[in-house]
Amino acid sequence: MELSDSWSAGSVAAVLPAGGSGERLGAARPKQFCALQGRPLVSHTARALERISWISDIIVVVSLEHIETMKSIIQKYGHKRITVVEGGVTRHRSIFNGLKIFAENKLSNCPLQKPEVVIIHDAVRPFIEEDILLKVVKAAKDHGAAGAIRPLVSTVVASSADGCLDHSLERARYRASEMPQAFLFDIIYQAYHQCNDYDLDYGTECLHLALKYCKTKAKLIEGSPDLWKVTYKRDLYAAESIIKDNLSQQVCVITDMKGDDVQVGFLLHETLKSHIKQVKRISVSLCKDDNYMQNIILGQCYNFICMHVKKSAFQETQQLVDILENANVSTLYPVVLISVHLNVSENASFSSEMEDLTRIKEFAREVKKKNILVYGLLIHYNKDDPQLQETVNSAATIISALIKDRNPELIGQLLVA
Ligand SMILES: Nc1ccn([C@@H]2O[C@H](COP(=O)(O)OP(=O)(O)OP(=O)(O)O)[C@@H](O)[C@H]2O)c(=O)n1
Ligand SMILES: O=P(O)(O)OC[C@@H](O)[C@@H](O)[C@@H](O)CO
Repeated sequence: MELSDSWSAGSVAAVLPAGGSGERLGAARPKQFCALQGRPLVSHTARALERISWISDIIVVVSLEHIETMKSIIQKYGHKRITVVEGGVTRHRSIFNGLKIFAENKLSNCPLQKPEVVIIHDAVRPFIEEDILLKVVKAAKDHGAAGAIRPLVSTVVASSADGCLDHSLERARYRASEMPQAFLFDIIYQAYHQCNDYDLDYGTECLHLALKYCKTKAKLIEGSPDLWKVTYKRDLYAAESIIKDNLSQQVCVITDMKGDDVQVGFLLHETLKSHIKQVKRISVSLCKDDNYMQNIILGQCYNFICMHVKKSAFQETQQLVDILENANVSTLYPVVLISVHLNVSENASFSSEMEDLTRIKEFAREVKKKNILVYGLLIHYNKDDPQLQETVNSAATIISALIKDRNPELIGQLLVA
């Protein structure tokens, strides 16, 4: 779906309510500040919206006690176009506070331009894509309001005073109201202004406010399964797994194999293709080309395999760490870097090399500070070994597991294929 060119820059803004306490999740901090792959949940959602160029401003609404927390998140992860606003005691009151910053900007001498359309999206719904945002915004321009919906999983029932079934709703006729939602700014702002306290304190549905107070019937847009809200602990585990899965889709094999090692490098590259969706192979010399690496990195690659010609040296791995650090790859997500050492067993200095390799623990500890997870893998093989493919299969299985698991507790370990 193409973005309509009738949209002037700045005509769409977003409000992310993030002022709740996350009681149902039961963590030590509100769920929007719980970490997924080392970064707060709210940062993942904010990042998803920042990727949308036609959203001019993003208002994150947090409780007074978490304003500084949110500002440090913005600073640490380099968020742009975000303004922090103090929330209210209920979600509706938080959203209303978020909207006020546009309407009363003269009072708050805030330079934010009042948008034509405002997106409202819970900060605890991190899996948001441009397509559904485009759909709800376009529908809001036409209908005044729009919201994403999903099929109900459970049937809705009503209980009578004695706690028994009074009646059940025909599930096929109903939908679950999800996020994102979008509104012509003036409509939702007027609705909140006319809202009574009961609605502000007990309501859960912005679309209902537009209908009740502005006679605006929101357009309902079928959304994808990814629009769910992190509410309970299981949702946080699910979100973490989805993010890890998304990060594990590609790997870049950096190799300058010479002589006998070329065969193993090629076999490993081919075998990895049955484990990981995209396997790129680049030479060490190309790796030193900043522009080339920028493209690799901009291709959202967060997994690297450094294959060593010098059995125990970490030079190539250290070079790669420097390149990744300069490119700020690991700011948003941990990068997995697997240092692969090929060891032909008849090598006379095997024991001294093994001693060298144990330095990987200290090396990995240092590099972890840069959000790069380093693991070691020793591929032990004989040049003419008929079992070579089996050894390479084992290496590919270990590499795939390390990439999928991204476990910071295993950094610096030296595994053997
Ligand atoms: N006073 C409030 C309450 C909720 N929210 C936000 O509204 C979104 C959806 O609300 P919900 O999932 O209910 O969050 P909590 O209220 O934090 O959860 P709980 O009801 O379990 O405490 C969340 O991003 C939450 O931070 C808000 O901005 N201000
Ligand atoms: O009710 P809660 O505060 O848990 O979450 C808010 C949800 O109700 C809301 O995000 C959607 O149902 C759409 O309105």
